[in-house]
Amino acid sequence: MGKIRFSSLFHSSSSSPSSVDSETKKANRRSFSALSSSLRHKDGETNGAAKPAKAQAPSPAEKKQSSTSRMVELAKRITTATEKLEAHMKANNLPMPDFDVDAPADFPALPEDVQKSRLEIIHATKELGLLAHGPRESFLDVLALSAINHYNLAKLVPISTPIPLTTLATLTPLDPINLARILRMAMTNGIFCEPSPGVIAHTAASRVLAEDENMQAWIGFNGEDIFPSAGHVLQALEAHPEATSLTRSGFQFAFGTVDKEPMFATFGKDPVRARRMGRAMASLTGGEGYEPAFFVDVEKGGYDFSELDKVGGTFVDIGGSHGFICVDLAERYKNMRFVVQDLQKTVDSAPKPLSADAQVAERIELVAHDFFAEQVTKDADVYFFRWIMHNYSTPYAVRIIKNLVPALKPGARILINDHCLLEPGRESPWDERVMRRMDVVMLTLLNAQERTEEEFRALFAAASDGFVFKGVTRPKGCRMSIIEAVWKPDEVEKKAEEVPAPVAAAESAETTAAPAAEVVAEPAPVATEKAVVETSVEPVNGEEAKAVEAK
Ligand SMILES: C[S@@+](CC[C@H](N)C(=O)[O-])C[C@H]1O[C@@H](n2cnc3c(N)ncnc32)[C@H](O)[C@@H]1O
Repeated sequence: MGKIRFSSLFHSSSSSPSSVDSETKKANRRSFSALSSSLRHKDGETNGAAKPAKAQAPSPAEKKQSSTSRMVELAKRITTATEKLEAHMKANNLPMPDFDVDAPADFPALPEDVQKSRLEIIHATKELGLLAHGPRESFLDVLALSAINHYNLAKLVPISTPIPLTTLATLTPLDPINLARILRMAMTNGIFCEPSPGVIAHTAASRVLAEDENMQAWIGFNGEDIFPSAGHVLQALEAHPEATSLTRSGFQFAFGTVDKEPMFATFGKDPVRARRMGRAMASLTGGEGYEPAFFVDVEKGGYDFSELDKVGGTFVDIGGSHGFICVDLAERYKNMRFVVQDLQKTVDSAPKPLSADAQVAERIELVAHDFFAEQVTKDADVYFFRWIMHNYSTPYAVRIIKNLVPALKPGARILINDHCLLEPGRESPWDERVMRRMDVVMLTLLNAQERTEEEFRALFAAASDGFVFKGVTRPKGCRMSIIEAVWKPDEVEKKAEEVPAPVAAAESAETTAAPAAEVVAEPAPVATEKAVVETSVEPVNGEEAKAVEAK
């Protein structure tokens, strides 16, 4: 299957956007009359040069004078409209809407004024929701957004001067009708506005899109990598219902690489796409609720290493990128030693030294190590995985943990820093949505997953009887949890009595593990801007495949 490009949705030819000439644009025009009349009107008004538009919304000065904020005004309107709707339903013995399974699927026919109230609730709650989320979280509706991003429309619209649609169209390869359709769809999510007919202006959300490169990358990754892959997940599941293989996910079905290479290898051949993914991940996981401080700072609920520090213990960060977690820890704990392990390419691209503070830098060793090989740092006190396990289905995750065993001394701790899914409904609705979305994105791209506590417990149990699963902690305000197990081979029998064995699924998954050839590296660092840009992506090759297979 060929690579899907959004340009192909807009052009019948395969020309690059810049090569589409005005003849092609004309050929693409359809019923243009309504738009062109409004544009003619606008052009007549402005002589082609945009005057600052008169926005429908109040001016900043008017806003300051107003004693009631837009949010409160919306909330009041929602209350009034909801009360009116409820009064009508009660007066007519109609059931109020409910999430219950027996609740009616549709609203009954409503009198015009009550229907108006219902629509008011729908629109006002949406607007209030967008305001409450803020511009950065307003990026929904993939197609319009992808097109805006792909054609750099946010950068083409001047930040503080509205621009006529006709002028904007000349700066793009897009037909003005299609340009208007895309923009007007995005406007329903608060991205751009049309302060007067045919004139486009920025909103706070479109401005973010113009100015935030990580956000641009996130939208590009979503629209041009995740979206096409999501469209093929059902095909992937039909063909391979176990959904564990790195080369049989929706991604491979979308991009014609089934049984050929994992996503990371595909990106490895395309540095622009790899960089976009690295930045996109930074945009996602560099935000609120994901700060490293939630792991390193005890006051924020982070892990307390003070006892280990007293004895100069060793902490190994596996897949640790450029070692930013270890640098943070080394600044806090002055006696501990640190080993950061990652792929050779990532190690090579790390800054040297890792910290300007010599006392910190001299205690951190950065080494190349493949976590699909046996652990090389023996007898450390802590082995740490951050944003690693969720990239792998159970067979791979179990293998990564198993590879630690030969290196472990009794009492060694394994810490995993990842999402840990709660039962449905126990997160705030937004957090639940973010985490479950990440879970299905993992399925879409990698046949991987976010996990529950039981699923983490099962990973350790499947890897070895010698692990005692200690549990999960989650700092307040953080979306990531700290999952802990301790290596206590002498307690195997005791543990067998205490812990029920939820291992069957993991074990059977392991026996159906996809070919080892698929186990390769993925794009790196997500935490620091610099690291993200230097993301390394390892293409799989025959030698690596054989090496992994032999493990
Ligand atoms: C999602 S990033 C997480 C980086 C870091 N732990 C963090 O919290 O931001 C995954 C990291 O694992 C590394 N990696 C991927 N495959 C690996 C392998 N087989 N062995 C060791 N490191 C690997 C990548 O280079 C990358 O740095």
